[in-house]
Amino acid sequence: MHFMQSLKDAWRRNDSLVCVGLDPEPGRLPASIAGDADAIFAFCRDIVDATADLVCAYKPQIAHFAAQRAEDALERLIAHIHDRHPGVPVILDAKRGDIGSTARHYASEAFDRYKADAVTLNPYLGHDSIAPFLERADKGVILLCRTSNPGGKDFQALDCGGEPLYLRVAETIAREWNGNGNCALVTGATWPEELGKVRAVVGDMPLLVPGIGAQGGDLEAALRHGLTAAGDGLMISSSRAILYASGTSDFAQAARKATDELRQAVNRHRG
Ligand SMILES: O=C(O)c1cc(=O)[nH]c(=O)n1[C@@H]1O[C@H](COP(=O)(O)O)[C@@H](O)[C@H]1O
Repeated sequence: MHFMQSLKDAWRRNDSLVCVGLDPEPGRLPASIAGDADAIFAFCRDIVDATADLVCAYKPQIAHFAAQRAEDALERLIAHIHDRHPGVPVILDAKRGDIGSTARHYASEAFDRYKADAVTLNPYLGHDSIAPFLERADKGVILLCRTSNPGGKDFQALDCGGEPLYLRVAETIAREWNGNGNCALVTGATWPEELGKVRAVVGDMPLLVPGIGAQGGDLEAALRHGLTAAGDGLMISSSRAILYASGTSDFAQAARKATDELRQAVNRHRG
């Protein structure tokens, strides 16, 4: 199914705008699981199985797996989500971006190898670097626009003919790159007013919003500036605050509780 349709269905079915980020940190896995040969897979699988009715998407972050030589665990994790929790879209957080001939391999990596429903990308190399992803019309193409980190402003806020670069990025993607209706943007909750400016130029395009929880972003302000008239349009992403809500053997139940609390906090601000 088309990523955008899966996302809309999951927003509605689970009454949730929460995306759980799957960022396994080897030093933070609970002792009850850390010794297992397949600890990274088991940890993420248990988090997924405890939260799948509460989320609109999962977002595994590829470096957290690759740095541990756990790409195989990532493949199996995504297959597990598709098998056991069909209809919950998986966003591969890879932030790729390269010339077209290489980008084709990155697109194949995300969609054919890992079987992700969407991927995060860096638009800095321009349209031809993103074209191999855009042409996969059923897949989501989620482009960095106003990132959550402190250095996000170094380039993204630079004046670009009377407007900041990140807004030029948003306008160009909405107007010129979204012919297949498969684009979304990353706008951090740490910059809620900028998020609102992006919303004003992209209509109802979905926004992936990291930065709440561990990065201290303002959830209430992000929702005020980012919700669409229909009360959705956002993927509010949280990783560490959910994954490590408890450092012990009850980690999956604690993750469920943290996910549900975030879901309810978000829903209090929806129409
Ligand atoms: O594309 C992303 O997901 C992303 C974009 C951004 O601007 N900021 C950001 O933190 N992220 C990712 O979102 C996750 C944030 O994790 P927590 O701060 O633990 O919720 C990490 O996996 C980051 O790589």
